[in-house]
Amino acid sequence: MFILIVNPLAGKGKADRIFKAIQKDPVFKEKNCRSFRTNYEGHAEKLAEQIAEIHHEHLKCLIVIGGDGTLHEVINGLHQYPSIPVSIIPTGSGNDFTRALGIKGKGVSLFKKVVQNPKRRTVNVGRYVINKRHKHSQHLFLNHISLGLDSEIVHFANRPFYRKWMKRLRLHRLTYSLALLPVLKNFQPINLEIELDGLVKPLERATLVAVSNHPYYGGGMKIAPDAELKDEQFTVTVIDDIPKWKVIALFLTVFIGKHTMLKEVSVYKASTVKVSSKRVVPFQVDGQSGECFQCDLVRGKHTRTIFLG
Ligand SMILES: Nc1ncnc2c1ncn2[C@@H]1O[C@H](COP(=O)(O)OP(=O)(O)OP(=O)(O)O)[C@@H](O)[C@H]1O
Repeated sequence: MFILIVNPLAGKGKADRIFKAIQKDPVFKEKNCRSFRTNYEGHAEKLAEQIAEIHHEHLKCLIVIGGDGTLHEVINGLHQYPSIPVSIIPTGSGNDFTRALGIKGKGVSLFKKVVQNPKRRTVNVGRYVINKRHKHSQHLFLNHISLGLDSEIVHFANRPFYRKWMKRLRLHRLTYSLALLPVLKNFQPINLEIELDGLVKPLERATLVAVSNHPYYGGGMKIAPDAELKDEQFTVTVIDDIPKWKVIALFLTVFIGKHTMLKEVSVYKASTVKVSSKRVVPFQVDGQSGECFQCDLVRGKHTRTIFLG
């Protein structure tokens, strides 16, 4: 049995259109597929947990029709069932995880490959705990966690009013890029401390700390060009003590991954990372924003099987 979780709003409704086409294809019935639609933020996590509890013995793969945010929720819902394979038919606005996996197909043809003749790939996922909570409140992430400027951009860009106007002006592809200027204008560098495999580094004027599982970010920018999904270590990108005008230059070079040549950018590898701040700061994980004063991250020893087309 294959079960699909559909976020009908992903990609401004693209997920819904693609799901309807998939549902009409004879393979959907032939392969005994069932589907559930998400109704609210966080619903995909609950659905995945319930589906796994009930169907784990017969479930061949849980397929997401949506973007990275929905996949993030599904992976977390399957926390207790790491052997259940997952797949994604990318229909979000960023789709960075799919890009990192090298999935080329899309829509109905990708769905058919996934259920008829999938290639399998095992990837390392990151684990994180916010604000020193108990180990049981550990979550998983597939793409990146970052603190600083970009989390403020994600927070700004996710506001319904801004999103509505970007869509109305047909600028939704530039949602994040255009949010840079207003956010940068008011941005204050952050005093942070990072700990990389036990080695402490104070950062007095940090603009960004990004902890990555793979290179792609924000719809194709290469924030961590050397990161690989099979790595046992995170790639940690730090931007510290940089003038605001240079952030704009950096933003242009990050599309080709050349920002790492700037002297204000440092890149590290580590399998355990702790980022802490004396004040509450915004963070983003797989494109969803939040606030924290500490984030503890561990890589390795938690893998997922992904069905590729
Ligand atoms: N029915 C719903 N109503 C409101 N929010 C939803 C609903 N279903 C899912 N969500 C939320 O929408 C968020 C974004 O979804 P998703 O990532 O799939 O699409 P996207 O933002 O278009 O794509 P990407 O993350 O690739 O940019 C998810 O984090 C999820 O919590």
